[in-house]
Amino acid sequence: MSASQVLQARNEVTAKLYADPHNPHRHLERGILYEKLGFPDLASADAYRALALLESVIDPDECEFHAKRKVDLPKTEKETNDSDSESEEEDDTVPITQEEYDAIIDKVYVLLVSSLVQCGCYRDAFEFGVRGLALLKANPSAVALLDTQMERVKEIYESRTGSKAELASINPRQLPGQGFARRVLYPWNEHEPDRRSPETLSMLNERLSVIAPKCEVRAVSLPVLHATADDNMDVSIQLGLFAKEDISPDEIILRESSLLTATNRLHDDLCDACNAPLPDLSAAEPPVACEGGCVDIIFCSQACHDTAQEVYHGAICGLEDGLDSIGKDIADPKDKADYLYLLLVGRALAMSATQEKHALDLPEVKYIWGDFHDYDLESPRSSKEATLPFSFQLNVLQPERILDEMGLDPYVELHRFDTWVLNTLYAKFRGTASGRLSTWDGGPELCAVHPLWCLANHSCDPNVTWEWSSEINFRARRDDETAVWAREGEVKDLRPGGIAKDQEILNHYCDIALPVVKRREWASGALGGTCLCDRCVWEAGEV
Ligand SMILES: C[S@@+](CC[C@H](N)C(=O)[O-])C[C@H]1O[C@@H](n2cnc3c(N)ncnc32)[C@H](O)[C@@H]1O
Repeated sequence: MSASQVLQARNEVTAKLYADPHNPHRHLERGILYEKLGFPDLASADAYRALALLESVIDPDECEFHAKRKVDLPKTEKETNDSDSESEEEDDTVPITQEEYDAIIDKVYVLLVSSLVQCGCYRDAFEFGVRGLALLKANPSAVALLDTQMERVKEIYESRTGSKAELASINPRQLPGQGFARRVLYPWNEHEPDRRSPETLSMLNERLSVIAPKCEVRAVSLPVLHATADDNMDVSIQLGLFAKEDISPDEIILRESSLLTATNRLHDDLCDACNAPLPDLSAAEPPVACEGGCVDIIFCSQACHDTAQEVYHGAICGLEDGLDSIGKDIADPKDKADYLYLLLVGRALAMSATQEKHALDLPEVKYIWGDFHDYDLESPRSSKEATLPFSFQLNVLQPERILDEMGLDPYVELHRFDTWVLNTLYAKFRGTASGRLSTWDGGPELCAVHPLWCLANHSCDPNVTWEWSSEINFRARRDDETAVWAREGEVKDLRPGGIAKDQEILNHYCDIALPVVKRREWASGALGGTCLCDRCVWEAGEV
């Protein structure tokens, strides 16, 4: 099969899967196609869903979702069934049998473990590998295939710990749980707009005129910031914010609030919707509690309460207990930022369910930068594109838990919340979200996407500064706030504050008081490489 035929087959199987979501055969079928297309991350998610469904064949009482498949019933039989049935799906499905389980369980384990290894999720690959080896010990070819994958896991373990490992002695915690997925615009994603089209720009400018009347969104050419200095310089046409007229020093030029926010604080004293501090109970307009059975969900005003119901809270009202158990109490400080992205994805799922709108069509999501590579059908396995952090926990298991806690069946909801949709959300949020640190322990505790604010590009000599409490703003720098350029005893004259008409609004993604080497280190994640702004290039002695 050529790559385009595999892609075509993937699209056909996906349609069948969405119509028959509890059928493990369909999940396995699609997972195999994903592996061929060079998406082991998506393959691992499908293989896992096939496995979870198959487990219900062996242990139906322990499983919430049961494996079954649609069958074409003869019309007369269907009509008879329809009349006394509980639900339509029950009518034309039959349970997956033990024979069917036996026929595919080995393929499911092999696909799951090999695709997790390919992504670099070695911890989960190890755990499923151990389970698979125990279960399939009477199946020599499956054991051989799993053994090959476990050899790779052992190599990683040995390189990390410096000690030779037998499977039984491996401590999975020493294995990496996070790997990478390709950060591409999936060829079947029909939600991504042409961000540079006149229609998109005029729509964004209409929205911007309300919150930043002196600013305009325009297309801009930016250097592509490769990780190595040897790469050829290239440009990328993206969006940026510009001044439509002269802006005075100290002037606030943009104010934006967003409900696409997430916090890992439990029992918060911030408004659930806008994150403003809650007013005193004795205030003229005291905080407003959710009346739908949520104990800890409080809003700073009636307006926030009402907006929240319409925008995201409607679908999760009364479900706080279960949802609060996800992603908040994270022991390892290194994981906190990643879990905040999960919570942001959770908020997007709640928005999507409340508004009955596809998550990738939400106005807060649709137009934001995702830093996607183009998908090249002919060379589908380019590792250069594998830049999106991917873990079995954050991209597969926990989102499934969120949907479950929202009272949704994650299998039935696959047509809306498939793994590729979640990966696309992660790519967009990782490229644009801003974070706030805890005053307790300095760890990240709040993050948000402000869809217009985040259109501003970075410079280490920015002309604005920003503040974020209930809303985020840009304020033009004063004369005494512009960056000082310094190298080897040489200092450049300070640029005056304010922003002239047609100048680009330049934000800063790192602390501009740091020396150039440190600034480049800090900003490289958000920029996708080494900063080449005029100040960095001059301070690093590259001009
Ligand atoms: C938050 S977005 C900024 C808006 C984005 N340009 C857009 O089209 O929506 C961050 C991305 O913009 C690009 N970017 C921002 N500042 C840059 C700079 N100084 N040089 C090169 N690329 C930059 C990088 O690709 C980065 O990942």
